[in-house]
Formats: sequence, structure tokens, C-alpha cells
Amino acid sequence: MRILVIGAGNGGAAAAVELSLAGHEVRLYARSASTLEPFSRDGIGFAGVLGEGRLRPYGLGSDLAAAIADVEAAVVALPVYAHGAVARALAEAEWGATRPIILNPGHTGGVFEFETAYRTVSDEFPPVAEFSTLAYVARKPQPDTVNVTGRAKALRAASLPSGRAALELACALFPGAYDSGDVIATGLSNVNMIVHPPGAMLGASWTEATGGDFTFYVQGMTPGVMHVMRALDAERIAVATALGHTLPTVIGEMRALGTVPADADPNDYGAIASGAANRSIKAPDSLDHRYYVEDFGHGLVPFTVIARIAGVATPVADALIALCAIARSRGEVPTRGAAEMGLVGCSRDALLDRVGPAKT
Ligand SMILES: NC(=O)C1=CN([C@@H]2O[C@H](COP(=O)(O)OP(=O)(O)OC[C@H]3O[C@@H](n4cnc5c(N)ncnc54)[C@H](OP(=O)(O)O)[C@@H]3O)[C@@H](O)[C@H]2O)C=CC1
Ligand SMILES: CC(C)(CO)C(=O)C(=O)O
Repeated sequence: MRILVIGAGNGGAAAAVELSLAGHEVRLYARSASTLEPFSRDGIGFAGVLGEGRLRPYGLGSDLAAAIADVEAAVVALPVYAHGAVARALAEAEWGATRPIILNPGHTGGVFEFETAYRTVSDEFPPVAEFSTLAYVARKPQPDTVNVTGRAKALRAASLPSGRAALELACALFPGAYDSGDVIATGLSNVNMIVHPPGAMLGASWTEATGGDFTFYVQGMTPGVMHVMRALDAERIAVATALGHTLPTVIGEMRALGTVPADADPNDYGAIASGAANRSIKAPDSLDHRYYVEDFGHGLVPFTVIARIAGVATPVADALIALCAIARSRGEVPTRGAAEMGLVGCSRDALLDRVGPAKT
């Protein structure tokens, strides 16, 4: 199949490698030619759980209109604060109403924001599916190489009722992806919004003092951080319950993903540090890192919007959001709020109506 991967960062490079290895003709698009230039010389180097080697995607380009010309589907593998801009750009480039798009990941409210932004340009909306998280734990140690240290074993996927074709394709293309019922289940299973904000906020001074020179899940995962994470996770599970879903703790979710050991106690929040892929992850280097910019504005903020609709109070999430905004105090932080998700004034019934009947 001819597939366009949008984004050439860690996740985009990993997706391009995995889909190419599976025999697909991958076109890799990034908005910056300079990000693609290292790949254009000797292809993408890869190491880790996808194997080791170097491969050339079928095409590379930073012109979106040209990149979409002959592909059959797209995988968006970008920080999720890019989704609004990418949706509008695809609509302007006349992506059309039939070709599927997979948000790898969508995180919380990804499909909602993608649809809302797309429809500002076009009345026709293509099938779109989302994953709850990125299919990989991946880093680019050099600009031409991706190191994939983890691969999700069981990965939640969902779409709006109009997006079934994208959901089916997502489950066919990505091993381990499964239909998780609806985009409430995927959105509320975004592990990053639970595992990043407590340590990021409580460790903000350590980050600023050292430039992030400590291990986020080992040195940074102190008992106080774990208590806050547990309380935040309880809010997430309560919101899910109010909307008809039974979700595991974030440790249970990570067990399913395979990023903590399969025998980890789902109530032991310290178990994150025993996941091989997480153990060596360094702390954010500044308060401009994605753990602050993305996981608050595009994680906790959409979470609290959904919580309000569900009628569940979220004092821990609210406090973290308020502290992050004050600590950063750097002007506008992009945010996935009710307006961006098309959920202004939305009632619980209207939300459930929009996502369609849960299938699991
Ligand atoms: N990496 C990981 O292990 C994990 C990541 N995730 C999530 O997966 C998503 C992708 O992560 P990852 O691949 O690591 O991200 P990266 O930090 O590697 O993404 C960087 C790329 O995003 C591009 N980008 C940023 N903003 C925009 C925009 N507005 N329009 C177009 N392109 C843009 C940049 O483009 P340019 O080329 O112009 O610089 C850059 O190449 C994130 O949501 C992340 O939280 C989740 C779990 C694990
Ligand atoms: C895998 C995870 C959740 C670890 O923090 C992640 O988002 C990252 O790699 O930065």
C-alpha cells in the first residue's frame, strides 16, 4: 500500500521504518526540508526492537500537496499540538473524503480536534482513527537514525462512527492495534497525561536547575510524585466510569502496552521505573519540553473538558494545569480546549452521541 507518514521526528521515523519493513511504499513528509535531509543521503538508520539496519523510504518531501498526490492513506506521527495545523493543511491540499488518516497518536481528544480543524476548511471529512499513544518508545540519537526501544503490544484504537475505514486500516497496519470501543476510551487512555505532568510539575525546579540531568522515572519518581500520580489517575478512571468505560490504572494500561513488566502490580505506580524502555529516560531539559507544552495543554486540558461534560470534578488535574501555566508564564501555550475539539456547550448525551455506541 502507498502510505504517507506525516512527521519525521522519533515517531514518524519509527513508523516509516515499520511500515517499510512490512512491505509498504512509504512516503515520508516533514514540514522542514532540513529534518529530511539526513534521511535523503543514506536513508533511515534504525536500531532496537524493529531490528537493525538502514532503509530508504519510497519518497521524501516537504511539499504537502506533492506528498499526498498518489498515496492511499496517511499516518500522522507528530506532537499532537500539530494536529489542528496538519488537519487544516490536508483539507486545503484537498485530501478528500475517502482516504483514511491514522493519528499515531491522537492522545486525548485527537479525533475531535482533527475533525473540528478540518471542517473549518472543508465540509467533507475523511475517515480518521486515533491511537491512545504512540506505537513506539523511540528517540533519534542522530538526525539520520531512530532507536526504537519499545513497541506497544496492545494498542487502543478508535474512530468516530464515520471513521470505521481508518480504524480497520489502523488495526491492519499496526500489529497489536485493536478496536477499543470509542474515542472516549482511547482519549482517556493517553498514558502521557498521567505519567508526565506530576513529575514534570513537582520536579520543575530540578529540571530548571540541572537542565534535566536526572532520570525522570527513577530519580524523579519520588513518593510524593507517585501520590500525586495516583490521585490524578483516580480522576481519569472516575471520568471514564461516568462515561460508561471501565479502564485500568495507568500501570495496568502500560502493562498492556508492554512498557512496564507484565507482572507489575497495577496499583504500584513506582513500577514505571522497572520498564526497560523507561528506566533510562532523562527528565525534560526545560519547561518548554513537550512534557509541559503537550501533556498539559493537549493532555490534561482536554481531559478536564471531558470531565466537566461527564460531571466529574478534577481538582488534581486543575491544580497541575494552573501551576504549569504560572510556572511557564511564557505567553500563549497551544491548547486543545472545548472550542478546538468542537465541544463547547456539549452535554453528556451529545458527547456520547458524537462518539457513537461503544463496541466493547
Ligand atoms: N517518542 C516517544 O517515545 C513517544 C512519543 N509519544 C507521543 O508521540 C507523538 C510524537 O512524538 P515524537 O515523534 O517523539 O515527537 P518529536 O518531538 O520527535 O516530533 C518532532 C517533529 O514534529 C514536527 N512538528 C512539530 N510541530 C509541527 C507542526 N506544527 N507541523 C508539522 N510538524 C511539526 C517537527 O517538525 P520539523 O521537522 O519542522 O522540526 C519535528 O520533526 C507526541 O505526541 C508524543 O508525546 C508518546 C509516547 C512515546
Ligand atoms: C514512553 C513515554 C511515555 C515515556 O515518558 C514517552 O512519552 C516518552 O518516550 O517520552
